Order: sequence, then C-alpha cells, then structure tokens
Amino acid sequence: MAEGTFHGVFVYKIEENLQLVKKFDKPCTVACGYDPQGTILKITLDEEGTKSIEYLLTSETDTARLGQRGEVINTDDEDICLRFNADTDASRFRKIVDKVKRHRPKSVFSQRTEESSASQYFQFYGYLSQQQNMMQDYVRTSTYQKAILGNLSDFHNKVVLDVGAGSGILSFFAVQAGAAKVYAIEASNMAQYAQQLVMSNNVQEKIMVIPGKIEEIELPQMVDIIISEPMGYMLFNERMLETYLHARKWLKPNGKMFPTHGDLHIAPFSDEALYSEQYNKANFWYQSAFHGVDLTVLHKEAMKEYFRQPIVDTFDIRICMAKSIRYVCDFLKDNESDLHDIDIPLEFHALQTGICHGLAFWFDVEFLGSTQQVWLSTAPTAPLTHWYQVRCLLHMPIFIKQGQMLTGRVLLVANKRQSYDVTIDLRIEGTHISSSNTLDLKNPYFRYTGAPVTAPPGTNTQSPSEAYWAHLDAQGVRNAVNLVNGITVNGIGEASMDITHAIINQTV
Ligand SMILES: C[S@@+](CC[C@H](N)C(=O)[O-])C[C@H]1O[C@@H](n2cnc3c(N)ncnc32)[C@H](O)[C@@H]1O
Repeated sequence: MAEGTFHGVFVYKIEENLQLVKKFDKPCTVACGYDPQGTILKITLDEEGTKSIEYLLTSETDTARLGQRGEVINTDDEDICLRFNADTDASRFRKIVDKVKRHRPKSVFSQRTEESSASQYFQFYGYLSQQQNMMQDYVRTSTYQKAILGNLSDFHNKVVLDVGAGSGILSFFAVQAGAAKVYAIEASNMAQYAQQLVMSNNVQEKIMVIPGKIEEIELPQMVDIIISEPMGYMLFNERMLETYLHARKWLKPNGKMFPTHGDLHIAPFSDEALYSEQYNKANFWYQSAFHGVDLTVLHKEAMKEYFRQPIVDTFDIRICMAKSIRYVCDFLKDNESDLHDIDIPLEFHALQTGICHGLAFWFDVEFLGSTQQVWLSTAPTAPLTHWYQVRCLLHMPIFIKQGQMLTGRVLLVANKRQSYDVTIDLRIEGTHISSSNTLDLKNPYFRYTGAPVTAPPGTNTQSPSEAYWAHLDAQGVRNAVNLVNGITVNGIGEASMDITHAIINQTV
C-alpha cells in the first residue's frame, strides 16, 4: 500500500547553523505509505531492517528541494534532509510530496472538518478494538448481513461501493451475496488491516481496498449499489451521513443505497432521577467552604456544562409522555447540505400528566431491497445496540397535562468537530410556558451501566407484592402435579421420598 519505496537514502539532520549532520552513518530505506492526513515516511536503516523512525508529511508540511537529489523536510521535531541514490528517485519522491500538497485545495470533507477532529476521529477508527466493538454489536452486524443476503438480486454480479469499510466486514457480506466487484473505501489506517483480511480470505479478485476519504478518492467505474454504516449517536453524530450522501456521485442512475433511509425519533420524556442526578452533580460547585475554598462563583458554569451534555443510555419507553415524532433522512434523495442545518418542527399530544424533563432520541434505518425490507432499530423497545438512546435535558423542566399540546423545534447545527450543536425548544400551546436548551453532541455523557432497565415509578396498577405471591402460587400448583401423596416422580418415572428436596426445588 506504500506509495513509494526508496533504497540507499542518506538522512541528515539540519543543525541550527544550517550544517548537515548525518542522522545515521549508513544509508536507509524510505517508504512512503498512506496516512489519513497525507503520507507517512518510514525511514529504516538498510542493514538492520528493524530500527525505524516515522515522520508525518501533510499538506501543511514545509519541504524544499536541495540540489538535484536532496529534499529538505520540516518535520514536527526537526529539520531533516533526504539525499536520494538517483535523480529518478528524487523526482519520484517529489511527485509524492506534490500529491500530498495538492490536497491543499480543500475537499468537501476537509472544508467541513477541523484537522484536529479528523485526526482524532480516524485514529479512533484505526484501532482493531474499536472495529471489534462495532462488529460485536450482533444486532447491528447480523441485521446488515441479513439485509444483504436477503436481497441477493441487488448484489449478484453487481458493482458495490462500501463507504467507510473499516475492517471490510460489509464488503465481505457483499461478496457472500455474489457481488462481482466491491470497492472498499476506508480513510483510517484500518485500510491496511482490511487489505490483510482480503488477502487472507482470498477475495482479492473481488474486493479492492482503497485507502482514503470518499470525498478525495477516484473509482475506476460507477457502482450499482452503495453500502455503508454511517450512523452515529442520534443518527447524525460524526457527520458521516454526509460522506454517505457524497458517495452517491459514484452511483449509477437507479442504483440502490443500503441502508435506504434513516428515521430519527423524538419524544418528550419524564425522568426525575436523571434530572436530579445532573443537577446534584453541578451542586458540588455550590459549596462555600470546600477545603476552605469558596467554589460558588463557578456553580452557574458547572450547571451549564452538565446540561450541555446529551445523555447516552437506555430507558423504559413508558417514560415517554407522547408518541414520538419521526424525521426522515432519505439517503437516495437528500443532499449533503440538507444535513448542515436540520430544523425539525415538533408537535406532541401529551398522553400523560407530569413533568417533562427533555427530549429522547433514537433512530431506525431501513434497507429497501428488491426482495426484502429489513429494519435496524435502536428504539428503547428493540434489543439494545451500541448506539443506545440519547436524551437531551431541559435546564427548566415543564409541567404538562394530559391532552395538552407540546410544540417547538429541534435544531441541529453541524459544526467542524464532526458533530452538531443541538437546540431543543419546547412550549405548551395556549400558555406562556416554554423552555429550551442547547447541547453539544460531540461531548455526551455515557450513563449506561449495564444494569437492567427498570419500569418508571408509578407504573404499577396493582400490588406488586400480591402479584409476586400470586405468580409463585400458580407455579406451586404446576409443580404439585409432580407431587402425589408426598412422593415426587422424576422425569424418568422413578419415585423418591425426598419430600424436603422437592419442596426446596419448588421455592427456588
Ligand atoms: C461506523 S464505522 C463502520 C465500519 C464498517 N463498515 C462496519 O460496518 O463495521 C465507519 C468507518 O468509516 C470510516 N470513515 C468515516 N468517514 C470516512 C470518509 N470520509 N471516507 C472514508 N472512510 C470514512 C471510519 O474510519 C470508520 O472506519
């Protein structure tokens, strides 16, 4: 995957007095390989082969030609000079440098993304453990496989584009479904591992891994179907849906998108425990004598900080005070710019009276195949996924009565940190009561502990104690069928007089 390898290169350090001092006594091999930010220069001592140093060359790196065979590079740590073995090597190397620099005219991706955010983001996805985390979300991975294998005619002998291929798992599913060719595009260094999987699974004739960003790479041909898993928390986090929509420039007319659309669900919820938890955390700063120090001046800021965090965890759907509103993103029709400012009008009819603490969000995506439609759901009523659900709290909760209408809007404004500023705005129709909050989706609070979800307080309509004993009594009656005149009969028809044991078995 290296873009070029050069042998017999002498590496010099440039001293303060501009003198060149050999960094290594012996010649080295310089390998230029793909990096999400440009090119990685790996310098290895020819003879030892093991000792190596790496420098990152980006479009921002300063370089200069020195004579016929020399190239000066201003790395983060030091200035170095490479002296190539031959003129042809030097010019080949300069072409690679030029290519990296030419990326300066910004791609759609780099225009909308801060460099620090992108580098952190692709570093994250470069870890096998992070890819594993997604792969091991069996609801997610199995649903994708089912959607692909359940629609063979959409893949058989077709050309497929896998946007953000990661480990390449979806590309492998496409091959399982009979794809003729799959282009697996991955911007993080995971591309190298995906390539290893392709080779070791002997599908190099079918899957071509292309390292790079979809916004910056070229494909040899148009494709019949695009597959991708671009969903983040609250569907839109990471702004990868824009990358997915951007990829449509490679889709043939009437081509398919898998998934085909995404539905964001929004519902008002009541959860006093969650609200108090956040409120009380901020109250730490309300102390006037913490180890003798008055912290109170920061209390307001602390409160803002905690309430700016969307909460990622799961809950019982009965905390929702009204039927959810659905906002649809059509992956076949919507444009990238549609996702820059997403304005969702709200109109809820309260199904219960109580205190509304904010809005709950989850999403579903649908694979609209020629044979089957398959849904992947992250609803609180569906098996839990690694997306959980997300809740945005109001600073000031509002009291709402059953039958009242709750209106307002959710405004998602994309930012350069690959995320959104989320404003929630709620008002009770016919009153002056309203409340709003703005949250930072990039910095959520992971509240999920693994503890099972409990029913919200106040949902018991009969005595739970009586219900428990009634259930046990009913079970006792069933067990008693095997207990005739104090003799228990086991499954193979042998009688036993061990009554104590039978009774213990009944009550455990
Ligand atoms: C959520 S992961 C999905 C990985 C894999 N498709 C799967 O389903 O397991 C998204 C992947 O897309 C890659 N990615 C994100 N933005 C990209 C872009 N603009 N171009 C290419 N790859 C991108 C990330 O590095 C990451 O590996």
